[in-house]
Amino acid sequence: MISAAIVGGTGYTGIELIRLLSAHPKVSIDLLTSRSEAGTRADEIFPSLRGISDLVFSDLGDETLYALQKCDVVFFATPHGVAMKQAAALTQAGVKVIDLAADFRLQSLADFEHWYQQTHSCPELLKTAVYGLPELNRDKLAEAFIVGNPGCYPTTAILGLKPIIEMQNKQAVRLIESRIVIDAKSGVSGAGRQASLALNYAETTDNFKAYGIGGHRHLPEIEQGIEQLLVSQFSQQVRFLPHLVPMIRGMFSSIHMALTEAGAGIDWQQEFEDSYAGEAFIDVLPHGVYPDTRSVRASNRLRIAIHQDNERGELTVLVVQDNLVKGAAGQAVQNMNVMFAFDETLGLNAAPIVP
Ligand SMILES: NC(=O)C1=CN([C@@H]2O[C@H](COP(=O)(O)OP(=O)(O)OC[C@H]3O[C@@H](n4cnc5c(N)ncnc54)[C@H](OP(=O)(O)O)[C@@H]3O)[C@@H](O)[C@H]2O)C=CC1
Ligand SMILES: CC(=O)N[C@@H](CCC(=O)OP(=O)(O)O)C(=O)O
Repeated sequence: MISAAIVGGTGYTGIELIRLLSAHPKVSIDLLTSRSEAGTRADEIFPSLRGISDLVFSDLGDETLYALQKCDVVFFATPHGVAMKQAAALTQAGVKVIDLAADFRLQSLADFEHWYQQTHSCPELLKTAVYGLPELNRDKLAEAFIVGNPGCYPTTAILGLKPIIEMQNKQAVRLIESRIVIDAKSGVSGAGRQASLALNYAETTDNFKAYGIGGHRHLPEIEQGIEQLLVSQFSQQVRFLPHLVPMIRGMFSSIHMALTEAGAGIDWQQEFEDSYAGEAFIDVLPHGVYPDTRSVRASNRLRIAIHQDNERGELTVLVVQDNLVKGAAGQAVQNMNVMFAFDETLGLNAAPIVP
């Protein structure tokens, strides 16, 4: 058994981590923190945890910081800028750190400081941090001490594009035109549990809105993912349009591309099926089956559908995931499994919840 702590146990990704790790056969959750609920039992705040966890939230005082250093792994389910303040002390004490926020996602310090509007407190650690997308970085994750868990939108975008970019590299010829349009929709839990006017019931229910069109902080993360995949000279330009939909969990990203003549010669359905054949959490749907968010609710699975129209020269990739699971806490547990050489699917095999 390994000993785990969750910093930020009262947020939506924190409670999701508690749910998943409580069912994990090789993990004991030994410490939960919350500044606002310190001293309160977790199952008093979340009755869903009655009979599952009797832990009491700790504050983030010196005693807790010392106790974190005794754990094997610490998850930060906190806002951007929290994990970077603790990461050096923890890794020096031999503790592995998985940050669900953005402190360790972007390799470029300038990009981090521009998009997150704060100074990075340990830029030297960015070089050793690994971007936590197992389907991309499995080997590096096995050696990692600091993992930057991806943002929810970039997970759908990068995994929806990976087979295409890789095929383009392999053939060394342009298969899609340079412009890629990612039209993405997220459930409201994607914005976290903090109360705000924009997220209250009357604002989000029976409503549908775009946001971040002029620039969203997930754009550089998506571009970085594509850059990491690109070994050919064919650069890609991304247009990313996020939307908020009136549902609690779930994310649906539609990725639109124009095929070149060479690209139209490829059977993309087959290509995606072959590319993801060995991946436990990626399901390429049969031709003609469209994905819906319910088919992944509360699960770590990401489902992908391909629509290829050679007459119009169009390729559309539809990707669904649960933003709180494959988009956050489930992916963090998958990363932990890789980092500790456990079976990658441990604790993550539950079927999605329908309805
Ligand atoms: N929601 C989602 O779908 C996704 C979220 N993420 C990222 O994961 C992280 C957590 O998200 P989410 O759970 O939604 O957020 P929430 O706002 O729901 O929860 C944040 C948690 O962090 C704690 N916290 C807040 N400020 C601090 C601080 N300064 N120091 C220590 N603890 C703090 C809060 O408790 P308290 O204030 O009591 O200490 C709370 O437990 C964020 O960085 C988010 O961007 C990533 C992918 C998807
Ligand atoms: C619906 C909604 O508001 N979603 C969040 C993204 C959630 C997430 O993954 O973001 P982080 O990069 O903050 O970890 C947003 O667009 O800001």
